[in-house]
Amino acid sequence: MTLLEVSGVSVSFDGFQAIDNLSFSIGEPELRAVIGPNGAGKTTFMDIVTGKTRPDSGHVLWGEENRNLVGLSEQAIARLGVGRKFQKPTVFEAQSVRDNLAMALKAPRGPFDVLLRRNIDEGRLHEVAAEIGLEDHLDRPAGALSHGQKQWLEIGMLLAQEPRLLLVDEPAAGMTTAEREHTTDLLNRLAQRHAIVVVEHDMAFVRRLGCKVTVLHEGRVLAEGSLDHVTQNKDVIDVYLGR
Ligand SMILES: Nc1ncnc2c1ncn2[C@@H]1O[C@H](COP(=O)(O)OP(=O)(O)OP(=O)(O)O)[C@@H](O)[C@H]1O
Repeated sequence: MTLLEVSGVSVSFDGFQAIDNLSFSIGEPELRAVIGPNGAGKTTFMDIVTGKTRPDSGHVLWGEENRNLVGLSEQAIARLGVGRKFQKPTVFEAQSVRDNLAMALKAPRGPFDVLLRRNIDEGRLHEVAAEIGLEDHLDRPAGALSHGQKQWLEIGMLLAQEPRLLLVDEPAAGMTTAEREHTTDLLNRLAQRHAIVVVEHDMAFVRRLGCKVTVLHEGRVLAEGSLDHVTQNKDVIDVYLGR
């Protein structure tokens, strides 16, 4: 099923066309990598889907009812099930892994519930911790985790919100080889149940993801298909790979 359909979307900033009649769709479940040179519009694309930037024209259709997300607030879009992970992890360093996850869990709870350890869905918390491989680190302060573990914790905090679509910005940046492998495994596992869009510059990482790739250039889709397919495309070589 198509979960998200971006259709004929354009946006310009002070006359500069950052996104130009872009169409893109992703199914549920699906894992998709989005690549492209600096300034291709990858971040702007995510800003539009999450409601941070309003496009000048076009539609962003969501879910079974094809609801148009354009014009909805960032909070409303997040509530519908769109989660976004920025490149830099933003976990609460002084809090334990457990408390970071507890704060993120989707439930009617206030901060005092977390402080007093009340009304926490322990089963779900452990499920998320196991999913991201941090079950043995629940009592450590998040600040003591490695860079890769912090990234996984943040992915866990997104999962705790039960999103249907996850937008993940450069997950491999700054990771060790072992952490990258763990991350590809994690994303592949999550993509069995979710729609996941990964923006990434690291081609070796994209190859390991083994998924369909969309190449953006000047705010448009330049090529789409397997990594082998797009990397043999002459236009892709000219604007991105061959430089
Ligand atoms: N708020 C803004 N105001 C003006 N120009 C903007 C704004 N946001 C993005 N742009 C411009 O739009 C173009 C697309 O930017 P965007 O950040 O989406 O590219 P990107 O593909 O994410 O690049 P990178 O790989 O470097 O992160 C760039 O030329 C950028 O300078």
